[in-house]
Amino acid sequence: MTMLSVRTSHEIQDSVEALLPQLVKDRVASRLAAKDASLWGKKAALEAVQRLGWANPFPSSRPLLEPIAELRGTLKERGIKRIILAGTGGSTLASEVAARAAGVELAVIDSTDPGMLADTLTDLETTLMIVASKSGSTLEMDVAFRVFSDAIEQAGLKLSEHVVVITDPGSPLEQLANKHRLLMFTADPTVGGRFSALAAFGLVPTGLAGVDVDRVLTEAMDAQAEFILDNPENPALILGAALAGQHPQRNKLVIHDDTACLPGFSAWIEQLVAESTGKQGLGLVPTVQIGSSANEDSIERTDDVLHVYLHGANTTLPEEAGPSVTVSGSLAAQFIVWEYAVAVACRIIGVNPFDQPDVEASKQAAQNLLAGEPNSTHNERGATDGPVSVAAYGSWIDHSKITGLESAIEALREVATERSYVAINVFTDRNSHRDVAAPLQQTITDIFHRPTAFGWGPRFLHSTGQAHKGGPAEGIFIHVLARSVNDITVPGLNHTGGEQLAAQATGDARVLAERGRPVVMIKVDDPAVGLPYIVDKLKAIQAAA
Ligand SMILES: O=P(O)(O)OC[C@H]1O[C@H](O)[C@H](O)[C@@H](O)[C@@H]1O
Repeated sequence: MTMLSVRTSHEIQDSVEALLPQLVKDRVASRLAAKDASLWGKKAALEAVQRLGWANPFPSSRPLLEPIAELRGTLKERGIKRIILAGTGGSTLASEVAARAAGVELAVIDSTDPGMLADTLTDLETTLMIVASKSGSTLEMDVAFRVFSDAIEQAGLKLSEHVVVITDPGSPLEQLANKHRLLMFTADPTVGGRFSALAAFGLVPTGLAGVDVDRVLTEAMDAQAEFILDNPENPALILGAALAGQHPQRNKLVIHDDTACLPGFSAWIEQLVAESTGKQGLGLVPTVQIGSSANEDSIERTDDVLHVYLHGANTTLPEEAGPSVTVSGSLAAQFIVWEYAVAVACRIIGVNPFDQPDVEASKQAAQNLLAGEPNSTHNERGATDGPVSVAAYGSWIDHSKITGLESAIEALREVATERSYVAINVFTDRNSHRDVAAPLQQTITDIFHRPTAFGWGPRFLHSTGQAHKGGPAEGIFIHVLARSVNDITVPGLNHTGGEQLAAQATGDARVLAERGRPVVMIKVDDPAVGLPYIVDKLKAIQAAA
């Protein structure tokens, strides 16, 4: 019997109870466990047929334990003290949260920001980079690998002693690994990135960093035994029904981490929910409340919001007010219950859980910008406000009205509705500027009184970015581009890290605007000066409101 529990509040109880008999009758749980690709309709079945390995990941994951343990021993002998995980989205998020929850060091580089890239270049002799990418072609992974491998070679060190690769069979990264004779873990191609917490992408980096991955798999397997039963008590069915039971009316999740037991866990849930459900104008928009002090009372109590409370195992659960679902259990059990529940939610909503059709548009827009696409027809230059510039993208506003931060926020408030959510996405070196940027989320919530998603760019592009562009058209966007001052060249590419980051921010803002979303772009020359300025100015706007 697993220690995982799912509790629903009375506001959503009826819709959960209405759905459960049908989910049981349709044998959704046992069909998931049996990898039945027809659960999401005919069209989705074409993809689902090769994407259901996660439903029973144990046969392909267990054999990884021995090589992970062996390599960990070898790395110790070689004097490796720091492990950097390079990649993004599903290839890094599970490892990042599992390492954090276990209190072991694992540095993640999932950005093109020059400052974050430069951080990889210290203590090379004692550093290992794990390069992780399912497709083997993602920009962030490629850029980090190029910068790091060049430095390793310049330092006269052996690449094969400082780089380990995780990728799908046949990917371009596999070819690169073979060319350089790098140690490689081949991933199970039937497990998609965001469903890979209990597969190579989630286990190898954490295991090498020192997490007890044997225990993780054992706990997950024990928990899974309950999730595969066609039974109305099945926590995965209850969670799936709770998430999607009042969709499309209730389509925004406000997620609260248990910062003591599962710190940062919701960053992984955010990607799973946003990319799996947020498409065709449908789906659930996750907004994660960062920090334990997040003030949920400043969000209006409207019937489009569901609060999600996450707790570790053996926690005494507080009474939550308002429409909510509370999930408690170990990280391992939560990984698998969320994978099952989101797959169930996608069946209820009527979308294919395994594609992310709108992510590509921003990648393409960034590439077009780097290839010298002329400036957009919209006025993207914007107005100067102290050390920052502010511009609106899209045709939702007369651009001459934007004279600075205050007018931009005012304009966004004018278009906000009682169903809006706000997304503030900051493209910067999050290791250096985390603390200064942190108050932005609460300040924006206090101004708009709406659920507010906070994203680090470019990482959110591989996560909430899908729902922002493809999900419900209810988002209002503030992008902040605050790249590090000292740029970095990327060996073999024509563009610096800073140029890549700027193109990713601008490209995404353009795509959002083309899709009719209101967007404000704030550009900062020096993050150390510009970010505190934005925070102070927004606080003043909020105080005056
Ligand atoms: O593992 P990779 O192929 O590098 O992909 C990393 C991430 O990139 C994409 O943009 C997808 O939207 C994500 O679902 C994926 O997890």
